[in-house]
Amino acid sequence: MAPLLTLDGLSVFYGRRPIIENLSLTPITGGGVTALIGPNAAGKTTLLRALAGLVPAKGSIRLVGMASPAHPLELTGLPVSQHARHVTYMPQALPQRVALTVFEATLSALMSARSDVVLSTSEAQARALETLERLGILDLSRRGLDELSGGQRQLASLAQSLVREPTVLLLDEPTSALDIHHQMRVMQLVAELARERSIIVVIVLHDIAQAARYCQRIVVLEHGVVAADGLPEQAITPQMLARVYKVEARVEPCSQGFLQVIVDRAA
Ligand SMILES: Nc1ncnc2c1ncn2[C@@H]1O[C@H](COP(=O)(O)OP(=O)(O)OP(=O)(O)O)[C@@H](O)[C@H]1O
Repeated sequence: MAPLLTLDGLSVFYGRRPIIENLSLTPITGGGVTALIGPNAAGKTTLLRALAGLVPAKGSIRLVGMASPAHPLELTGLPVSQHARHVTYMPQALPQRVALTVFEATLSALMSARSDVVLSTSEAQARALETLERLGILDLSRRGLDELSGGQRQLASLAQSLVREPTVLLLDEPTSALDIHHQMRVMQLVAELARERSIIVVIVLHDIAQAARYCQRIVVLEHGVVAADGLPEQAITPQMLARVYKVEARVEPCSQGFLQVIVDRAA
């Protein structure tokens, strides 16, 4: 059975200000990619950080189907180190310019994630190299993180998240610094890994067409509440775009059947 992530009555405050309010979702299933979209300041990053256990949240976040379906794992309130065994979060900010090579950083991300599993050095190295190869950055493996371009650093950071093979992978705008080739390559790889390893992937994106193309489910957040949730064609509609994004737009399939959003004007 693919794992499920359930969110029930989730609220997050910064000080006294509510950012996420009493949010519940039908379970998010492993094996597919769920996009979290919405306007600036809607609370997308805050929700991901709450799922990652990095900000305190009220309510319940549970992983179902891990050890036994009858005993879900409650993630809220779990110590960060235990939380990190199940959930990997890639923030928007690019990683620090540390003095490690791309390969060393990927290997060290794998070893820290798998401290409870015995992995031989050669096996760990092979996995790190495989991740770099699938991301198309094998040629960067010996380069220092401190000598990469912005897009290369984002790819190196993705390698560190993907190599961990977590149960839940949370990606905050992971393609924001990438050219269109690398955007597509990353989205394809994330979708493949989710399918191959039944990973629960939640990804924040601003590119709505990209979300529609690669994600099976779209959750639209507005002022910390869910404004739409469903298949791309159910969630991404001219009405939703007018109400939530304040734009007049058309939603049309292209010749290959992928949804395109054509924005006529800001309303
Ligand atoms: N550390 C913080 N302390 C106080 N308020 C915060 C903090 N981080 C975010 N906020 C506020 O919470 C709200 C939601 O921010 P968040 O970063 O979650 O939005 P977002 O949907 O990810 O936005 P964007 O698309 O612009 O990245 C905003 O009003 C923001 O100002």
